[in-house]
Amino acid sequence: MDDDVDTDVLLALLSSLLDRPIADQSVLLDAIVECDGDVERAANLLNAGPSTTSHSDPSPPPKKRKRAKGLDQWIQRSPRKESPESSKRTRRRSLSADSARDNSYLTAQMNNSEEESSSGKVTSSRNVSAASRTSPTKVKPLSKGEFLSVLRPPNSSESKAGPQKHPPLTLSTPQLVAKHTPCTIHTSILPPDLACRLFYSMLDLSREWDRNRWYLFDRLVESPHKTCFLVRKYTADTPEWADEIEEATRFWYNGAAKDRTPTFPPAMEEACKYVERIVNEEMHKRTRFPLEWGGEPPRGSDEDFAPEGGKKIIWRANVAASNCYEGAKETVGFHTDALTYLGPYPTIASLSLGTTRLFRLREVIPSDEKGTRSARTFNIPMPHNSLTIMHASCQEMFKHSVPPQRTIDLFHPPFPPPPELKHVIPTSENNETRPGSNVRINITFRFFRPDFRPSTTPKCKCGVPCVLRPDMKNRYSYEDDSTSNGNDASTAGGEKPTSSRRSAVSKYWWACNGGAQNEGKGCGMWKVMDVKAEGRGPFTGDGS
Ligand SMILES: O=C(O)CCC(=O)C(=O)O
Ligand SMILES: [Fe+2]
Repeated sequence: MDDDVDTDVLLALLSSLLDRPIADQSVLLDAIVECDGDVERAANLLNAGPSTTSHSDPSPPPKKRKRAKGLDQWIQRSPRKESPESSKRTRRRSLSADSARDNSYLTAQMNNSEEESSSGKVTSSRNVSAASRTSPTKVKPLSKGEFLSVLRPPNSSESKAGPQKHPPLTLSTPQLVAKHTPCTIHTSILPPDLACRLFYSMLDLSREWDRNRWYLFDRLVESPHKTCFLVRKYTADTPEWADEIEEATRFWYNGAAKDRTPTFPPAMEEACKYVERIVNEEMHKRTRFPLEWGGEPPRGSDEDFAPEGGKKIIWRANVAASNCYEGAKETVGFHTDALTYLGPYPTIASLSLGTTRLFRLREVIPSDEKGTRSARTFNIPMPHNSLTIMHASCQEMFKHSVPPQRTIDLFHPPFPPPPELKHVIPTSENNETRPGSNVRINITFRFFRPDFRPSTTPKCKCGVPCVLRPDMKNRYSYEDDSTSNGNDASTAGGEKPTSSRRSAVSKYWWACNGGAQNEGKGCGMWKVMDVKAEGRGPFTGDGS
């Protein structure tokens, strides 16, 4: 399990036990350390304390030490020190914790400020956790020192004598983004009036959106932003998808989807053409990974753009997820996007509208490189009307998040809302002055691969579609004959490859996702994806 998962799991757990939300993450961390990692005791401490926002003078913890059962299951010593049997169990737990995270984002609640708390509180169902039922292993409580090592930022568990640490780096130009990460950023991509119209239209729709809810083992937790899953009209009308899209939608909401999946509204459909053009241009410049989709995407609408130079269309957005972040404290925690319907090495295009927020990326260092190099945190400011493309390998090698910020700049839309959307933002009588907005809308355009469509997803004993995840901790290296333009994941961190060797992940798992929706009770099933036996493809690497 990654260090960041540990930290966030602890924080989410603690937050779920609080009588009222505490905005300051360091207060939560201090309480956990103070109570030697006993989350229940930390919650008692904070709930009883005279002030929940001050570090000083917490009431003394209760004398009787009662360790939270769930916590013992989650805080594991290094798997390397475990027996093969218990290491198998650890892997299983790690997969389910990851899957909970990826569908829902574990910073839930911990970043909510007092006034945002009305959006809902984490529910605790207090069952015996799924993990404690599947694994009777008694895990020794951690010492205070060990806890401090758990409570570090993602991927930073290297010892003091380990590889050199790097301070976070803000990537403020497209060139820096391309140099250090498997992403590119493209500014002012839509005609300015369309960008504004789309912002207003999504702001209007977002009033109906929900916060995602899921089970973190036995506790119901809630995402700290609103989200919506949308399908493109032509996809919804395509026979091979028509009956399956509901299943994919339910997956997005951890089984809780209630209505018909909405289709892209007109302004989004218009914007999608610009997005597809840029994404295709970028993909044509890059060296592709062998497991990327190698077929032609199913035909879109009649008005498909024609790529320059007679090139093929290799990517289309057939679905999208949209997120609404209101204020500086709404966030999404470190995660990777589930590959269940995207398949390996997806390209995801993320359009930003409204107030500028940071996109944070951090590489997951493979186990065998941890002694020699450490990860660096990259911050990319995402202004209104910019497109951040997470290229192939980003989901395999990096985690991403939208962190809370101390402050944000209000967004002043340069165009007034159309008459039918006047209600979404107060406007003066003469339609000239508008107050700034503290909202960021994000739309992640995605291509659901035909060879990973919902009817082909394995189901586990829970009867729920499995989730597909890469083995981020292990990579293999291969000789690449094609010409690279430099934007190679192996250059992440700024180093140019000295040869044409590239690294790629070596394994993917199908894992039970039942726990996220079934009161935390998953079956723990997982199996390695076998692309041949499962009939996946075509892949770009076929025949090479
Ligand atoms: O809001 C963003 O930029 C990121 C959203 C995201 O990571 C997601 O929807 O998976
Ligand atoms: Fe994401």
